[in-house]
Amino acid sequence: MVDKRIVVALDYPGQDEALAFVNQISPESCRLKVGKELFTKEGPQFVEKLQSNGFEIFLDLKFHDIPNTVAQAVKVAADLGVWMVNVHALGGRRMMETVCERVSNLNQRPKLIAVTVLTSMEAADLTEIGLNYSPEEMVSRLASLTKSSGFDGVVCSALEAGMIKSMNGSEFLTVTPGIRPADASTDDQSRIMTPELAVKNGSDYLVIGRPITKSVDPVASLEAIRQSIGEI
Ligand SMILES: O=C(O)c1cc(=O)[nH]c(=O)n1[C@@H]1O[C@H](COP(=O)(O)O)[C@@H](O)[C@H]1O
Repeated sequence: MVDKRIVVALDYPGQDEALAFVNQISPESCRLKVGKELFTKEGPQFVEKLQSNGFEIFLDLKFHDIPNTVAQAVKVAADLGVWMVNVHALGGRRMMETVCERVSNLNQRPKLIAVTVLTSMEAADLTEIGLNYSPEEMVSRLASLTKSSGFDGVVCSALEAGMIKSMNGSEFLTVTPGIRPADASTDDQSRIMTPELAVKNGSDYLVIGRPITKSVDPVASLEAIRQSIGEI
C-alpha cells in the first residue's frame, strides 16, 4: 500500500512562484515533481533546495536519446538524490537496459520509470505518427518492454493502470498524470480519470498539476484531493 500517492507537478515559471505554494505544505502530505519548465529555469540547485526541505522529488525530464546519453543523464539524476526519474519507453530496450546497468551499483537508486503514451494523446495522434495501435495496445506493449528491461514502472493514464497491474504484477509501479477531479478543466489532457477512480483502478502515484497549482486555493485543493482518496 502506497503511503503518499499525490505527486504535485510544480509547473511554475520559476522558484518564487513554486515556493509560494511549497512553503505552505508539508513533505508528509505529498511528493513534488520538477519538470522541464522549472528545471530549465532553476536547475539542479532548486531540486536540492526542495530536497533539503524534506520533499521527495520526481525529476520529470523524460529522457529520450541514445543509450549512453540517457544512462549518463539518469546517473547524474541519481547522484542528485531524486526519488524518481523518467525516460521515454520509445527509446527502446537497449536504452533502458543501459540505464539499469549504469545505476545498478549506486547506493541510492531512484525509481526508474518509463513514459508509455503521453496522456495528452489519443488514437488519432498515434495514427498520425505511424503507430497503428490503440493507446491501450501501445501502452500495454511498452509497459511489458519497460518491465523486461528492468525498470520499476511506467507513466500511463489511470485508465490503463488496472490492465498494467494485471499483466505485469502489483509491484510494477503505475504513475498516472491526466488526473482531473470531476469539476476540473480537462486542459490539454485526453486520457483522464478522477483521483478516486484512479486509485480504484490501480494507480500507485497520481501526478497532479493545474487542478492544484492553478486553483484559487492550491493548498485547499490538495487537501480536498487527499481527502477524496482517503489519505486524510
Ligand atoms: O511524465 C509525466 O509526468 C507526464 C506524462 C504524461 O503522459 N502526461 C503528463 O501530463 N505528464 C506530466 O504530468 C503533469 C500533468 O499536469 P496537469 O495536466 O497540469 O495535471 C505535467 O507536468 C506533465 O508534464
